[in-house]
Amino acid sequence: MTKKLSLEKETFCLETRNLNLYYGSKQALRGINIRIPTNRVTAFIGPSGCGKSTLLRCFNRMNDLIDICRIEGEILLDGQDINHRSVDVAELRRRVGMVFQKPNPFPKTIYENVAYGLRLQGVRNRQVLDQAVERSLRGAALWDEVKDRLHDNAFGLSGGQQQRLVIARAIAIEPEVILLDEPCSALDPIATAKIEDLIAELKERYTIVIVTHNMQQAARVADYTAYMFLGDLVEFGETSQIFRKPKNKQTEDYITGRFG
Ligand SMILES: Nc1ncnc2c1ncn2[C@@H]1O[C@H](COP(=O)(O)OP(=O)(O)OP(=O)(O)O)[C@@H](O)[C@H]1O
Repeated sequence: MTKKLSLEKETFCLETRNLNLYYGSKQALRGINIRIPTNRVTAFIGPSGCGKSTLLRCFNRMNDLIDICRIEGEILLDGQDINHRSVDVAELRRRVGMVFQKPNPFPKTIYENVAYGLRLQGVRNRQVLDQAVERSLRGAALWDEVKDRLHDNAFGLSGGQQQRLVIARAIAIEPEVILLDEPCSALDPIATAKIEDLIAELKERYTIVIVTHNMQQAARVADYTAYMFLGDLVEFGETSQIFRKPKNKQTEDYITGRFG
């Protein structure tokens, strides 16, 4: 039996308070207040350009890389403002990992892709690395497919395998949160199904936030869903409520395909 979810009963690891974001003079996020439940899957949905990826990127400060981007308001990780000047951005990105639309393995072996973050942290011990690589590949449901070719180049993997490899690379450094920006949009239905199964497993240990264009995917994988429109967070709630009984007319029109 599926467990009844309720936002009131959750704990929250990420939160935004009155978050506004501007690209130059153009405002892309408007007064966003959202709390992301710990060890759940939260999906951001909404029409193209509504700000889903922009909001996702705020959570590990990927927008810092965009010169014209400016934010107002607060973003809290475990209650701490991630934009405070004392925050080490590399450490933040270790705690809040990110997987992009197109699989982006490094031009290295499968093993070295997964060991990469640990080596950056100074881990040299072969046994420790071997164990972490195996644990992460198992965690990303890829171990059985690659255990005999760990020292082959990662580019020899299929797109779906590469995406799971990138997820293994993210979990190797034991993040708290994994941000997924349309992780299946470059994959076929079978590879997509594997990633969706994996997301369901990963939430046991990590908080997952996923941007998806695919409403069926949000309905399948997400515990909670946020509907965004033109930079506003229109509605946020349990996925089943958002899809079956949206409170907002705009959400209903989008969900039922009358618009967008
Ligand atoms: N680097 C950037 N510079 C300027 N404007 C940007 C930049 N990135 C995004 N925008 C603008 O911010 C708005 C929100 O974009 P964003 O990519 O977050 O939307 P989205 O909902 O993820 O869209 P999509 O579903 O098409 O990926 C859009 O109007 C977009 O053009």
